[in-house]
Amino acid sequence: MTHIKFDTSKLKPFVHENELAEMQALVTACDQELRAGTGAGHDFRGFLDLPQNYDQTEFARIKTAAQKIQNDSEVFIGIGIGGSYLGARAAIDFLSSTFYNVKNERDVPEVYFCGNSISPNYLADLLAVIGDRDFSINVISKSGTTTEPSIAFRILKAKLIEKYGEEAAKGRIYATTDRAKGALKSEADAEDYAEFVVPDDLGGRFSVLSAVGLLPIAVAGIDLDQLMAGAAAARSDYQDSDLEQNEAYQYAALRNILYRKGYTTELLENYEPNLQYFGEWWKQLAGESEGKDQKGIFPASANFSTDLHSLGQYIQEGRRNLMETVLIIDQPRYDLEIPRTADNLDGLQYLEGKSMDYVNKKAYEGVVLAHTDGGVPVMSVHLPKQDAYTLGYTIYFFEIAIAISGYLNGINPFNQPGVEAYKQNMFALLGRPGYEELGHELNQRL
Ligand SMILES: O=P(O)(O)OC[C@H]1O[C@](O)(CO)[C@@H](O)[C@@H]1O
Repeated sequence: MTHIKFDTSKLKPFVHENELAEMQALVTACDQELRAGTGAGHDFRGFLDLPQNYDQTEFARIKTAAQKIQNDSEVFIGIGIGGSYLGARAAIDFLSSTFYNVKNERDVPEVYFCGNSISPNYLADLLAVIGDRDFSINVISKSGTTTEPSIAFRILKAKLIEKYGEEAAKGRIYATTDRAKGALKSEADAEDYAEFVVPDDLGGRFSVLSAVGLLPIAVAGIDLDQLMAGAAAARSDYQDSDLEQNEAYQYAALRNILYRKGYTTELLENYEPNLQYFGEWWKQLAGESEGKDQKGIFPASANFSTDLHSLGQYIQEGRRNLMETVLIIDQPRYDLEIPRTADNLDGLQYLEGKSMDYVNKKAYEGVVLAHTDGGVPVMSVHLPKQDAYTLGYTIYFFEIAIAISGYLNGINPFNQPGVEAYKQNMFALLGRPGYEELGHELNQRL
């Protein structure tokens, strides 16, 4: 019995029964490549065993640092971009109050993220939110040289120094970076910041269960042991390459079957606003892993029922290249009853006494049938609860599925060469030393 359930019951009009079985040989080969390390990008398979083999000493240091931050800071800032913040943001949103940063009664700091854009507005607004309150920062960059977080780090470090002075500021800077190299590593060593390691064998988008995600997640008061236990359970549940047993592999195979039939965009959907950032995390995981060699499923996300009133028309009747994967929380954190009224002015009498979750689930069922009838294949992933164990389990489900999916489509799921193109141009246009020739060429084209 797996902890989460992958439901393919509505795929019948789109996938013939034999098609999944026909994928078995390929899935078995991809599974062997992944586990034996004979596939492309094999140096970055650390996520496979991470829930079992993580560094216990580092894990304990993360918890201790989180406690210190909880005790001495009203505000905590995670600085990072892509895989260096999306997992933490997704986890904190998934597991916390929808309004965790504006709760009046709180025993953990407010948590914000920056360094994920180059917007001066965003950073100026964040500085105003911090105001003169006590704060700490966690700068997270595997390479240690990414422009967006580097700029944000400079600005926030200056604010720390202004408030606490050079020496005390250092005690409020937590650096998560490469074990040995990069500008951030050199600075952290020189300035004696508390340091945490991004393991060598993890790409950013697979790093949420390392210090990258775990320090911010722990600061937000989330139970790391439960998170890792859930991921470890998934690791043991998704060992078997048999498609009848392994639902993560089923998901990987089915989305590839559908992709080959022309369903080239996958929407990851939810019915709980707290899961919006899980969709953002998944988009990087899937997009950066699979969009290569002029192919790959385009990952998009939608939040329901909200987006049914914006994207719903397109999904129902627009271009037929969409497939959907719905994350559905079987038991929400809270439920509310729809109140009774003496009159029936709003016409809602037929819902009186029913729970909001009941209505939410009926919306889900209605949407699945409508979209299926409209020609959109829908898969669902049922999560029993919105807790840390389930989140850890679900993270692992998608990580291993996307890795296998990449191999099924014949690409290296663990590199991201295409991200460099914009960076090179930006450096050249900014006049970074060494980029003079390219800068000249680009400026002529502008
Ligand atoms: O942690 P870093 O090295 O700053 O990189 C952040 C993000 O940027 C990318 O390297 C792409 O540029 C992603 O893969 C990564 O998640």
